[in-house]
Amino acid sequence: MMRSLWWYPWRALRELGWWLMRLFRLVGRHPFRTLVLGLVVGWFAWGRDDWRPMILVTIVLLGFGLWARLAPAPFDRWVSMPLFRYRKKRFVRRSWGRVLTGSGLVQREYAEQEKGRVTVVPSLRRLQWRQGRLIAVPGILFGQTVEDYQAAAEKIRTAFNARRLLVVPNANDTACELVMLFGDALAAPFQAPMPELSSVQTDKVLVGRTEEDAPWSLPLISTVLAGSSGSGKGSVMWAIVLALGPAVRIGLVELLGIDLKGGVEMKMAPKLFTRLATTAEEAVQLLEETVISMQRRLDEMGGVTRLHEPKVGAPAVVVVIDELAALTSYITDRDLKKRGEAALALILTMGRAPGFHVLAFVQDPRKEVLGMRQHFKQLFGLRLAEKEEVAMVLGEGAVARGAACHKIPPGKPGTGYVRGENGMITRVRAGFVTDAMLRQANELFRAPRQIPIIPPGPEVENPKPNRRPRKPRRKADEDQDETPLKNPGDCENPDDGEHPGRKPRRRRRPRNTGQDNPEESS
Ligand SMILES: Nc1ncnc2c1ncn2[C@@H]1O[C@H](COP(=O)(O)OP(=O)(O)OP(=O)(O)O)[C@@H](O)[C@H]1O
Repeated sequence: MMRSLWWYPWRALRELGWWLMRLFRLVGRHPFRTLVLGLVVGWFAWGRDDWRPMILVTIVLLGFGLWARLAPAPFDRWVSMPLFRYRKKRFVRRSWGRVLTGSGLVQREYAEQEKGRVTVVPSLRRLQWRQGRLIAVPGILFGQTVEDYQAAAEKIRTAFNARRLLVVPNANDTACELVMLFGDALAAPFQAPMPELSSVQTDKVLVGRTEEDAPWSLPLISTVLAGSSGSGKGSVMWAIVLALGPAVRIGLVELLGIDLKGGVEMKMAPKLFTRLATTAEEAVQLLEETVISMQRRLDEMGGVTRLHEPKVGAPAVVVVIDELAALTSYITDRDLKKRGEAALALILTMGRAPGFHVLAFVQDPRKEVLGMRQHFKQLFGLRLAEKEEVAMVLGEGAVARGAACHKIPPGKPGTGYVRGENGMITRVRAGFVTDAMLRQANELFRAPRQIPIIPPGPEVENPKPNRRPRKPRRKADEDQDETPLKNPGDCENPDDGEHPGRKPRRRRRPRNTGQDNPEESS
């Protein structure tokens, strides 16, 4: 390949820049030592040569070093990142053949010219940085599929020293991009912002950040979030609830809470919830009453609209369930459990159009717990114990597409992978919500109404139907009733005389025509 004359000095300059950048970082870490060293070297240079250049170099080094130390973000943006990207790109280009050979993606083919078999390495069709990700497009060989690259993804990721590698197929699934991510924008925890009263969100809620350091907004649709104990489910729940706070305050969103751990979590900010259930009986009643409200709204929508727009008086309803398993698996009363599951399934399947959504949190993602996973529109996995659990939550193939919930370290609570309706997997981290923020939110975003869950009263045995008050009986009727029946056969309907608890039907007094009665006629 012919290179322009400028290419060599340009490359040399970038290499020099790389080493200087490392030197600046070192100086930034030890500024005092650098100063002393510079002065000592300058002192030795005194009298022999001109010492001024040494002082100048020391000042420049210290200047850049202190910049790297005191303002790391701008230093990274203007100095480190461009040099890092250049170095990484060069490394991937140079080691492409070796890495693909080691990952088993090369082929042995017969070549006429060589009079024998040769090793063919997939070409590197394109290599570029896009939005902080290094994207490599391999030329897939005959006989290979995108799945071969997905299977080798972990080997390629390790060889290129990337933090994450996604194999993104094209629309026809005939080619793919290897998307590599380096560094971690989600490494450090951050606090969720306290929303402004005016930032009313009803369709999407700002919950945290994505791994590209972009804001992460969760669409307000039925979502299940699974994570081991201590993975940060509580903070994700509060980040969502907090973001909905301004809409709750003005009655555009209604939160219905189910916290079967005695309400220990949700009672941190109970005023945000219009209704709060803390026992299994209350939870089932709440769900069943929600189904009735949902069906009423569906009736109102009939022939008018197909998608409900939240408004005051007809808000979007979000049922927040902390520990779904307590509702779907651990209830011992089978009848209650069935009723709860049926109501929940109805909300999940019919709730989207009338604006009824479920946010369910679960610790144990076994099948029986997440039996209704397919009804949830959005799936979210925090730290999970095993690879199999990731598949249970995010679906088959999620791990191959980069969802590594089982690799999230315990030191990064609130971090997880979300699978949207389009199947895209995104790594995200929720902002941390402190107890002080919850106390503040409890007063600031108080729901306009709080409706207690009143259990139905005890059933009355053999309730008497409302009867009209009896009319006072006429004397003539009483006389007639007293007329004894000769035998049951005297009834017009023989049953009438035998039906227990029912009075014999009143016999009509035969008309005295004087003709029908043979005795009289004779
Ligand atoms: N987004 C976050 N950033 C930083 N720290 C967090 C975050 N979320 C949670 N934590 C910390 O992690 C710990 C566990 O969080 P949390 O209680 O929310 O987990 P959990 O999954 O709800 O646990 P459990 O299921 O046992 O209740 C807490 O001490 C909390 O301070």
